[in-house]
Amino acid sequence: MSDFQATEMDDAGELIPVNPAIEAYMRNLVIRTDQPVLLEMEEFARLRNFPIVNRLVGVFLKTQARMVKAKRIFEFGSGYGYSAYWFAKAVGSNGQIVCSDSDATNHARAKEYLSAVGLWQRIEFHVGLAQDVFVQTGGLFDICYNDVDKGDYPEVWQMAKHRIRSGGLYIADNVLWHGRVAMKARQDTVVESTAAIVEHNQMIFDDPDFDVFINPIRDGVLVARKK
Ligand SMILES: C[S@@+](CC[C@H](N)C(=O)[O-])C[C@H]1O[C@@H](n2cnc3c(N)ncnc32)[C@H](O)[C@@H]1O
Repeated sequence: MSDFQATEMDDAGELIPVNPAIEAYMRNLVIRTDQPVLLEMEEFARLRNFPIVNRLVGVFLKTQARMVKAKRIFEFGSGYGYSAYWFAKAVGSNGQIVCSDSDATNHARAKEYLSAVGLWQRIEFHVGLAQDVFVQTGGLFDICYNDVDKGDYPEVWQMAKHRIRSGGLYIADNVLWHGRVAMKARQDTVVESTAAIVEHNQMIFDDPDFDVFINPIRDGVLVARKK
């Protein structure tokens, strides 16, 4: 059982971090970011039930990247390029986003969407296990962004933390995992996902080399800044 009242849960019995009316209000505030390609990518996600970050998180990612003047970003789990769209906007024409995804159809789709808006030349997209791509890609990053399968989160954090420059960011999506991180009885669809995210979050908050905070929008976005 959770510690929370039913009014804070949705119909599926999951906790809602931010009231939907407040998210809708915030979404309206960023209406000027509406672009045909984004609306298309969001519609594709809706139709296929594909878990992209939403518009508010996209704007948040771009803002974070701009704040640390990011030029080189690694994405663990790029899907078909929606989060990469926001990072690519932030880094400018001489920036680079190294994308990784295990599914080749996502690569093809990302190329189509991001080429249409002149962002593809900022993308280096690798098909394969993100952890392997990361090892094969040298150097430090301004931002390492984690959005892979949730059971992999602790491993990705352990790898990424050593490859972020001082003042750079580690960002992870879904760190509240539909509120399951805060529930006593966890009903995971994928076994041990919640336990992995709980372990991941705790490791980061315990790490003295990082300042860290969770933005509770959508499914929770963790941002940790390397000192
Ligand atoms: C949540 S989606 C990514 C969405 C994307 N970041 C966005 O918001 O537009 C996760 C993606 O990561 C891929 N994936 C999951 N675990 C992976 C891993 N260990 N290595 C490579 N790709 C992985 C899946 O194929 C899927 O496309």
